[in-house]
Amino acid sequence: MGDIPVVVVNSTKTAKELMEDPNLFNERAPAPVLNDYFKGRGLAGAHHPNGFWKDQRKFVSNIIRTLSGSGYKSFEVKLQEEINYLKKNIRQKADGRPFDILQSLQMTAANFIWVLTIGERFHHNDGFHQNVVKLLYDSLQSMKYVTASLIFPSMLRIPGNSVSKLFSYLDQLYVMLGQKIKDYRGIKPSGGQTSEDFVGLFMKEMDKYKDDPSKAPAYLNEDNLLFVLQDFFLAGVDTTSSTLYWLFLYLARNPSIQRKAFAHIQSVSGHRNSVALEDYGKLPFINALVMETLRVTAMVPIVARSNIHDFEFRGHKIPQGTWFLFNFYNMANDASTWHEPASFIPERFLDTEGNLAWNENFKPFGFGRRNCLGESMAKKEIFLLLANLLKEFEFSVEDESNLPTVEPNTGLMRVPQAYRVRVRDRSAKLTTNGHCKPSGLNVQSTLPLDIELWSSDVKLTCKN
Ligand code: HEM
Repeated sequence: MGDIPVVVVNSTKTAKELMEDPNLFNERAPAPVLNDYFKGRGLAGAHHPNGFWKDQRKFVSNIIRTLSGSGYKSFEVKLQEEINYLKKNIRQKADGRPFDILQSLQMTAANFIWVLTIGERFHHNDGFHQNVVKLLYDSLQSMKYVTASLIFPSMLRIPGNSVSKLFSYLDQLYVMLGQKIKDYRGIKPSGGQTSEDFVGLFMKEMDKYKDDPSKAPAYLNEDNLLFVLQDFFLAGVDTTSSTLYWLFLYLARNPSIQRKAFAHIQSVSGHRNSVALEDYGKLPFINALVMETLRVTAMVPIVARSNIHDFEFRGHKIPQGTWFLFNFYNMANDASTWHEPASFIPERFLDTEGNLAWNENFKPFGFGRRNCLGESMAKKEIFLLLANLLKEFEFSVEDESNLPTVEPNTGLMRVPQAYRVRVRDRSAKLTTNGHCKPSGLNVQSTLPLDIELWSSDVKLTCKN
């Protein structure tokens, strides 16, 4: 492409063979214009010449593991707080009418990152929070065209080109995050060095070198912290919210799968008001649903990496700095590997006993040492949100005779085209006079409106 040598890798077998040398593909595809901007700072842009990316990755992964681990209850409590807020928000927005759930999911996914980074969540109407989400959206939109500019650098001379737009959005995000860190230091004890969130732990580590900053590892400074935070938001918000947006689309289109998911959730948590992270391993069907959604949609269709030295592969000499495009779409939808790849079949990720069955051809979070750093956290967040929303609501399509499409909008990611769902509050009970009452009220002769009785053409005007 242009004057860049490119290899497209279509099969997991070849990808695995290439990854046998664990150090060969630790580099992102070379893009001088991006490298000049990031200067190796942050996570996704960190690169080999700086040498510190491995230490930084270890440091960051340890913090994420600590914060989202089973021993760290306050993280889960805050995620549940956000999910409770989302439920309220959906109840208000749905109000018996079909609506588009995407914006609420984006706000929630951004709050998950705020909870991780500064231990706080924001009201969905908060102007600052909304601006951050908008900037993320704009950045990802402009990234769509960045690859073309990297291949044909003459495009960079066009005023207002996608790369200069992207840098301007990232600059704004940097300033906003910087302001938040300043505020954060002002309100947290010990100037923000807490053990409760990512920023606190990062600052604690920085503080160890305050007497002699020259001894600090190269990644331990506030400038790099802001780039790391930027990466959490850029890599973690739209991926999580789009996965959930796909999930609700597939579930609304497939009521029997949704019923099965609900039955599983109730079998584990029927006696409680919510699903907890400790239920994660007890609900393989919910995990299979998430995996099948990631597979069938191939949301991140291509990942670009590069070889850090010349090497020979199957008789071909490959020069250092070649772009390797790992075609995840093909790996996840190849008919020689997957039975009926276009069909949505969560059971393909379960064994005969109903336990989760890993499939080695399934790599939605990437490969090797530069795989997704947020994988385990993303899986937990998606699980918690999905299971709790399905426990509370039933999602159905707006018009059964005209199902919303599963054809994606394709850019950097494959995301659903906008759609609307009807949402039924499962806790609504139908009284004999046809009015709805919230559950928990001791109303005589109340008929629970359960799945079997529900019909999409029953019009309820519930004012719970
Ligand atoms: C469903 C959700 C997600 C999906 C499908 C996803 C997928 C991916 C993929 C395919 C990559 C490239 C991996 C490679 O090159 O092999 C990646 C990288 C990355 N992801 Fe995720 N991701 C998700 C959520 C998250 C979240 C929630 C975070 C942060 C909290 C995150 C942080 C990152 C970072 C920092 C990288 C760059 C890692 C590096 O270059 O060392 N991701 N992700």
